[in-house]
Amino acid sequence: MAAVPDPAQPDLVERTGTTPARLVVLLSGTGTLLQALLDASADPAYGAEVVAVGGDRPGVLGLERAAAAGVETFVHPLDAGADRAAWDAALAERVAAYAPDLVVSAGFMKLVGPGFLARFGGRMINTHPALLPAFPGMHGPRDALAYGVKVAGATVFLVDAGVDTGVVLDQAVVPVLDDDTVDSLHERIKVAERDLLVSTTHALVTRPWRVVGRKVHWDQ
Ligand SMILES: Nc1nc2c(c(=O)[nH]1)N[C@@H](CN(C=O)c1ccc(C(=O)N[C@@H](CCC(=O)O)C(=O)O)cc1)CN2
Ligand SMILES: NCC(=O)N[C@@H]1O[C@H](COP(=O)([O-])[O-])[C@@H](O)[C@H]1O
Repeated sequence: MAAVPDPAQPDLVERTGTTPARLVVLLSGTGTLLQALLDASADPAYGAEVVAVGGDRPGVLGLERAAAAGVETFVHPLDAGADRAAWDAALAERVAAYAPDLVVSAGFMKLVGPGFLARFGGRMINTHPALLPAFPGMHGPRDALAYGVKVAGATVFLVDAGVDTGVVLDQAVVPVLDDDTVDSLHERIKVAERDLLVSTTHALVTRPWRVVGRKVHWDQ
């Protein structure tokens, strides 16, 4: 989002950009989170539209969902032995071409680095299938189940240079059942996670907000 330059409130972020806000979604898999955003944004009152979807691997269902919705797609693979910083900078260029207000990582299984964050830090969010700071990384539901927790959930946060360490924007909680498998628990989390991503994205593009320290403050 474009920031309102207010010297008295340097952390305040207000929606001043395009209406509806432009979202670029990054993904690596089946894209049910993307689908939830596409469905929500069919209502003009939602305040955001998906203008492009990028992936790090070709042929995934998420990219097919985007194409079926008439949304532009691109694939930006990280080839074995490739220069990571160059990949990161080139990803930033490809995303920037769509002039997004917000970048949404929705099941994107690549870490973004300093080059990307220099462009999009503070306006890139990720959704993670665990209650951060517990169980970061690529296997949140598996790790939560193995630990024996009784509740699990999802976290939407602002992406920073760490792995799942950014400022928490919102979280959703689901129960862990005695007979859960990794798949059954992840599926329950994903049902809550879709609503969480849709509601958090809506709030970010329609309400003033600021980050002070590790906390997000919603001003209205
Ligand atoms: N700088 C950040 N980038 C991203 C974050 C983040 O918090 N900071 N979140 C991710 C998503 N994510 C989990 O939420 C995540 C994605 C990928 C990895 C990882 O170790 N990936 C490996 C490659 C794995 C593969 O391709 O199969 C890698 O990038 O080398 C950990 C966590 C979005 N990006
Ligand atoms: N660490 C990243 C991570 O685990 N991402 C997770 O992948 C799933 C993607 O679902 P989808 O492809 O059906 O949208 C989601 O649960 C998302 O949080």
